[in-house]
Amino acid sequence: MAGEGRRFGIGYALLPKKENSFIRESLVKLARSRGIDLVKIDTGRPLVDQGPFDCVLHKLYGEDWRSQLEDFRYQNPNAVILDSPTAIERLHDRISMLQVVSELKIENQNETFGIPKQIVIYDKETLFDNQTWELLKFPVIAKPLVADGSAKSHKMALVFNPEGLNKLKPPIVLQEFVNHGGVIFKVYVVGEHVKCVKRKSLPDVSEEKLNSLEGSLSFSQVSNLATHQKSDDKYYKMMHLEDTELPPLSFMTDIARGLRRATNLNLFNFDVIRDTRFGNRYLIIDINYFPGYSKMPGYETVLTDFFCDMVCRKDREVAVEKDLVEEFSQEVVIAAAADGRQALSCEKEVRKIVPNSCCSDGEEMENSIQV
Ligand SMILES: O=P(O)(O)O[C@@H]1[C@@H](OP(=O)(O)O)[C@H](OP(=O)(O)O)[C@H](O)[C@H](OP(=O)(O)O)[C@H]1OP(=O)(O)O
Ligand SMILES: Nc1ncnc2c1ncn2[C@@H]1O[C@H](COP(=O)(O)OP(=O)(O)O)[C@@H](O)[C@H]1O
Ligand SMILES: [Mg+2]
Ligand SMILES: [Mg+2]
Repeated sequence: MAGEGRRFGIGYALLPKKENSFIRESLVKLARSRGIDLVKIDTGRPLVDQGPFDCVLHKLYGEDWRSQLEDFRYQNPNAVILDSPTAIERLHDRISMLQVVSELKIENQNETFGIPKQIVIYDKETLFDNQTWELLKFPVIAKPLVADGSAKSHKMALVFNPEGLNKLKPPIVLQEFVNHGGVIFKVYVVGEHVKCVKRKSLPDVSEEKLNSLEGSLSFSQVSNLATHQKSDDKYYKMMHLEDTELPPLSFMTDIARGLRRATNLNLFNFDVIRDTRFGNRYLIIDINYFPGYSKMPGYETVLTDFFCDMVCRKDREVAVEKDLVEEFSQEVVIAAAADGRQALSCEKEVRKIVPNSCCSDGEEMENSIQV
């Protein structure tokens, strides 16, 4: 149970595709049995007129939604917003997204981590500039700078030689393509919970192949192709995804915790590849807000536990704050009474000291004075 006898409301605002995959009957039922009601937010009406919600779960963007969340937060200071739009925004740019990796300090003797070499290109001139190619060598992956979830933001190109640069449309990020054995690791984070899974990726590119290949190859969401597309493919048949060893979980968990702290996000996943040149070097190539959790085995339990944790923790914090205010107001009131000051000015004192306090109203304060 989330809380003894108390029910909690979590409002969700998701695009239809996400709602279909995430809000499954199995999740709704499990959450309900633990005291949590998942309620769809009507995005056609002001958020502040809906609820009451103890928590808002969302993956919607744009100025209007952002200001709706701000109004909601202002009117419901004790509600939890998963996650803050400012924190999410950092993931909408492929440079700021990975900058956070360099802020991490993780001690590990056996494995190392980082990001692939990359540069941002805003115009065609820089794309063909010699200086650019002093920093990078072919093959490279060209990714749209913006990562806002649109189909366009997932359209990538694997570029083998200068000829392949002609088709690219800046602003883009050019990233060194790192051979990694055709398998990518997806690390799903839900608060404290961390789960790592394997997915298919792009095949390695050998030096010999590089010269015989055409300029570039376009692709999109390769790790998300339907299973039949994977199994029909000769390359993936011979690759044996199941033979690939997962990275050490404790290492991935340390990175996940570090990223969670540095980004201030609770719901995200990150893509990791293992550099075949070293075998113990891991590169983070992508971080996604609120990914496809329903693909994670047992996602219902993980998410329900997390929801309970969030709303209960907030509930406890509010209760402690309320107790503190009550305790404090009594002390102030007693001191003020001794001092001969007015009770109502005591309330102001309490509000100043404990912001957002569910402060007792004037009447109660006066009553306390009489006591
Ligand atoms: O829909 P799914 O389940 O494929 O989830 C997508 C994610 O797949 P994953 O869980 O990493 O395999 C997907 O991850 P990748 O970009 O493929 O690494 C994205 O997170 C995608 O969201 P957006 O389009 O970037 O906003 C996610 O799409 P949305 O569900 O948010 O539209
Ligand atoms: N630097 C890289 N080296 C090798 N493969 C990469 C690299 N970056 C991306 N990939 C491959 O391209 C796919 C898509 O790139 P990613 O940055 O994850 O974009 P998206 O946000 O569309 O998932 C990855 O899942 C991986 O298969
Ligand atoms: Mg990805
Ligand atoms: Mg992504």
